[in-house]
Amino acid sequence: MPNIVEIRDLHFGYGDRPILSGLRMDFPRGKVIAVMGGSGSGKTTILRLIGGQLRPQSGSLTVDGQNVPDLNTSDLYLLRRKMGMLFQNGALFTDMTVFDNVAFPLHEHTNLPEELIRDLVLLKLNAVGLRNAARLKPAEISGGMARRVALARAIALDPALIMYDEPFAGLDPISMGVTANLIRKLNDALGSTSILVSHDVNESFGIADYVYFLSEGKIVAQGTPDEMRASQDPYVKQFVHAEADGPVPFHYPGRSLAEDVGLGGQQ
Ligand SMILES: Nc1ncnc2c1ncn2[C@@H]1O[C@H](COP(=O)(O)OP(=O)(O)OP(=O)(O)O)[C@@H](O)[C@H]1O
Repeated sequence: MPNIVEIRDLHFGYGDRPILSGLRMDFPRGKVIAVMGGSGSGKTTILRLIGGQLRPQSGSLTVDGQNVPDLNTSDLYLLRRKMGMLFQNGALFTDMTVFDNVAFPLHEHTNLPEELIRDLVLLKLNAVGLRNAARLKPAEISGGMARRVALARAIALDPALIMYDEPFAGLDPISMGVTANLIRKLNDALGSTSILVSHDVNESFGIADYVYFLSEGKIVAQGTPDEMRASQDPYVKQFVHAEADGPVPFHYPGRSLAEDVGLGGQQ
């Protein structure tokens, strides 16, 4: 099957508040796919549905051919071993060394001998350029370095699918570029598939093969980064060119200013 993840006609809401409606997405193996959209558009929710932390109200969502909403707890646990996840802000365990943070999933999910775990951790840390920081605690490294340690931890089990939730948030421009290049390099070196949730247009377009734009729970545009740059779709244009007003209004919906200051009229 060419797609590691396939989403078909998926509907999801929190309680009776709809968040995603009629979603259809493909995530082909070996690719880096960016999921972009404004705050609250449902990007993180998609990652949580793929990881099986949430269940859709209807529709299908397959990972490696298995329909995630149908899986029982033990099958879900096995499937999650194939997934690496870099959470928003990539929090590390602060009381553990860099080494132990990366070793954590290997201890949790495997019975490998300690010497092999040591070598694997050092290889992963080497891949992110931090082998010599193995003995440091998170408080002793910079924010950009911490993000790279979180990256090494996310790929510790050589996942077939790696999900990144806002991996560039809060980083300086240099660390952002380093992180973006690493995401691409690690994806290609591991032969995995990466899903990148971000609202950073430059960094995401720089490494993604394909981009989905989400707005109010629906895919409003999709294509290669070049196609998205050339798109005349008003929503994509607003997003790509960071325009303050457009289909996504600057003003929170409600009464017009004229009404509020007693001049009447409609917004
Ligand atoms: N546990 C929850 N219970 C109820 N509503 C929630 C819950 N988690 C998220 N939401 C709502 O669902 C919507 C989509 O949230 P989601 O986190 O998927 O958006 P997002 O696109 O990832 O946004 P951001 O870029 O700000 O992280 C938001 O309006 C949010 O308030």
